[in-house]
Amino acid sequence: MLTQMPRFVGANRPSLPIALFDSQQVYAIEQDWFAQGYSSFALMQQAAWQMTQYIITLNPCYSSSINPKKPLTASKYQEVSRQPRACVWVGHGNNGGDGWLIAYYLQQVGWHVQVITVGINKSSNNVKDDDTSGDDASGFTSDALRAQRIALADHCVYQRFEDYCCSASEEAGKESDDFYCADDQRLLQADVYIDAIFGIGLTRAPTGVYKKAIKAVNHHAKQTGALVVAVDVPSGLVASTGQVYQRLAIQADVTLCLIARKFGLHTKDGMDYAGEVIDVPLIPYNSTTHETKPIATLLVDAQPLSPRRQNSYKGSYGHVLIIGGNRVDGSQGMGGAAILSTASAMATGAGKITVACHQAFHGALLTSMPDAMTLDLHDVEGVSQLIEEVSVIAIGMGLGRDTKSEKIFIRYLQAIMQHGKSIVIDADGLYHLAGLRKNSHELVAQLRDYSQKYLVCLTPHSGEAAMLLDKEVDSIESNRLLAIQQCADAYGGNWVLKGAGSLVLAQSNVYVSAVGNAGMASAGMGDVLSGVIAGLLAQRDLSAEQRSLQQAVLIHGLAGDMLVNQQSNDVDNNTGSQRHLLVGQRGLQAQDMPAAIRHVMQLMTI
Ligand SMILES: NC(=O)C1=CN([C@@H]2O[C@H](COP(=O)(O)OP(=O)(O)OC[C@H]3O[C@@H](n4cnc5c(N)ncnc54)[C@H](O)[C@@H]3O)[C@@H](O)[C@H]2O)[C@@H](O)CC1
Ligand SMILES: Nc1ncnc2c1ncn2[C@@H]1O[C@H](COP(=O)(O)OP(=O)(O)O)[C@@H](O)[C@H]1O
Repeated sequence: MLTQMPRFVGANRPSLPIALFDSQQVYAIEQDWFAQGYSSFALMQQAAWQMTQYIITLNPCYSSSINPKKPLTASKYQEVSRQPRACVWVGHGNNGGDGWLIAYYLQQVGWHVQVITVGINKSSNNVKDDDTSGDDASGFTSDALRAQRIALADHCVYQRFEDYCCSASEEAGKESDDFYCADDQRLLQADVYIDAIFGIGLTRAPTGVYKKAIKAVNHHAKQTGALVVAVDVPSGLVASTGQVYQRLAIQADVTLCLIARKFGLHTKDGMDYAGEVIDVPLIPYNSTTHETKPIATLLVDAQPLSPRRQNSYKGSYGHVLIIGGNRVDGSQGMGGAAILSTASAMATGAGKITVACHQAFHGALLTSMPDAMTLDLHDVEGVSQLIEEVSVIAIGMGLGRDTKSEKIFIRYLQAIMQHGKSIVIDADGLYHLAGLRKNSHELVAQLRDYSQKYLVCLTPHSGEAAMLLDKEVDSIESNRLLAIQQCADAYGGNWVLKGAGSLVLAQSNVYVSAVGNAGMASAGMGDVLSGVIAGLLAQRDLSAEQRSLQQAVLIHGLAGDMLVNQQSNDVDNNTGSQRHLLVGQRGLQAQDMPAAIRHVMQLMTI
C-alpha cells in the first residue's frame, strides 16, 4: 500500500524552473555586474551578510528541528542556551574571503568564533592596512585580504591549520596525507562548521594540507555532531560537473549557493555532498535578457495530467511494441527485461502492448500480464509487419549481444525508420548501435537523419555512453554534460544519461533530474524507464510536454522515491512512536515500480 505523496508532484503548486550554471558562467554573471559599476567587495559583503543571517537561524538554542544530529530535549535546553559557536575554515580565494566576513559578522552578533586558515602562509596573516593592490603572492585575492583584515581588526581568533595539525601529525607519527588533531577544544567545540576553503575556483584534486583539512572537517563534524554549512559549494566538489576527486569533499548538511545554482550540486557526486541547497541570489538575473544562458534546468515538477475523455477507447491511447527479452544459446535469458518494460508501459496508461520476446518467455509474460499480447522475437516477418501498425517501439531491453541479435536489431530498426515510428533504444540496442558506429555502418547516419523528423530516444547509463562514444567510463563520468552532448552529436535524437541526477537532452535543452534515489541502482530499473518513456509517448491525448522524455524521467524517479518513502500505518501505543519505512533503498526492486508508477500517474492527474 503506497501511503506517501511523492516529492515535488506539482499538480497544485506552480513553481519556477531552477536554472543551472557552470563556474565560468557564474564568473561571467559577476563580471557583468562589476562592469555596471558595482564593487566586488560590496558583493562579497552582501554574500557574507546574507549567509550569516541564514547561519544565525541555525542557532542551537532553537535549531533542534533544523539539526537532526542534535535533537533538543528540555533537559538539554540549559546547555545549549549559551553563546553559539562557529568554526570557520577559510582558504586563500574569495571563498575564503566570504568565510572571513561570515566570521566577523557572527562575532558581531555575539557568536563565539574560531577561524582555521588552510593554505594561507604566515605573511598573509599579517597584511598591512594600506595593502589594497591586486592579488597577493600567496594566491590571496585583494577582496579576501580586505575581508581578512576586517575580521582580524575585530579580533577574530584564528589558527593556521598547518601549524596546528601538521606538527601534531608529525608528533603522532602519522602518514603525510593523513591528518591528526589532538582533542583541541578550539577546533572541536563548535555548533556549526563553516566550509569556506574552496568555492567555484577549485580546479584540481585537493592535495597536501587541503586534503588533510577536508578530512579533518568531515571527521570532527561527525565526532561532534556539528552542522556543516558549505559556502557556495562544498570544498572538493567541482561546481561545473559534480565531480569529487578521489571521493574527498566536505560533507555538507547545507550548501548556501551564491549568485546562481551550480550544475554540479545536482548530478553525479553533488547530491552526496551538498546536503540541502539554499539559494543566495545576490545579483538580479533575467534569463531572457542576460547574455549568459543556463546550461541546464533542474527537473523538479512533473506536468499535471488531464483526465481521459469519457468517450474514448483503447485505440485512443496508443499501441506500444516492446522488442527485447531474448534467450541466447540456451542461457537463462533476459525475459525479465521485457516483462519490466511492458508492465511499466502499461502502468503509465498505454492502450495496448505487444511484446516481441523469445518464445521461452511467453508463458511467464502472460502469467504476470495477461493484458499484453506476445509475438516471437525471431519472427522477423511478423514483427516487421507489426511495426507498421503500432505507435511506438522500445527496443533493446534484454535483446542480447550476439550476432543473431545484432541482425534482428538492424532489421527492426530499418523497419521502424521505414514506417516513421517513434522509438526508444536502450540496453543491448545501444550496444549494437555502438558497434555499428565503430564499423561505420550507414544505419547510424540514417538514424541521425531520421531523428530530425521523428522521435528517437536513447537511454544509456555511463557504461553504455562510454561504448557509444568509444571512451572510458571515467571520461564520461568526469563530464556528463559533455558526454550527453557528444552522444547527441554523433547519433542525433533525444537522450537520457542515467544515474544520480540523470541528465536529459531533449530538443537541445538539458535537464537534470532532481528525483530518484540510490535504491534505484538495481537491476531492471533501466528497463522500467524505457517502458515509461514508450508508454507515455503512445498516449497521443497527452500534450507534448506531458509525454516528454523529461516527464518520463520524473515519473520514474518519483515512483522510486515513493517506494522508499512508504510508511507503515501502525502506531505503537506504548512508545508513542509510529510509522516506519517499509522499504529502504537497500532492497528496492524494479518489479515494485509499476505499482508505484500507477500511483504517481494518479497523483499527477488533476
Ligand atoms: N567578489 C566576488 O567575485 C565574489 C566571490 N564570491 C566567492 O568567491 C568564490 C570564488 O572565488 P575564487 O575564484 O577566488 O575561487 P576559490 O575561493 O574557490 O579559490 C580558488 C583558488 O584556489 C586555487 N585552487 C584551486 N584548486 C586548488 C587545489 N586543489 N589546491 C590548492 N589550490 C587550489 C586556485 O588556483 C585559486 O587560487 C565563490 O565560490 C564565492 O564563494 C562571493 O563572495 C560573491 C562575490
Ligand atoms: N543513485 C541513483 N540515483 C537516482 N537514480 C538512479 C540511481 N542509480 C540508478 N538510478 C536510475 O535507475 C535506472 C537504472 O538504469 P540501468 O542502469 O539501465 O538499469 P538496468 O540496466 O538494470 O535496467 C536509471 O533510470 C537511473 O537513472
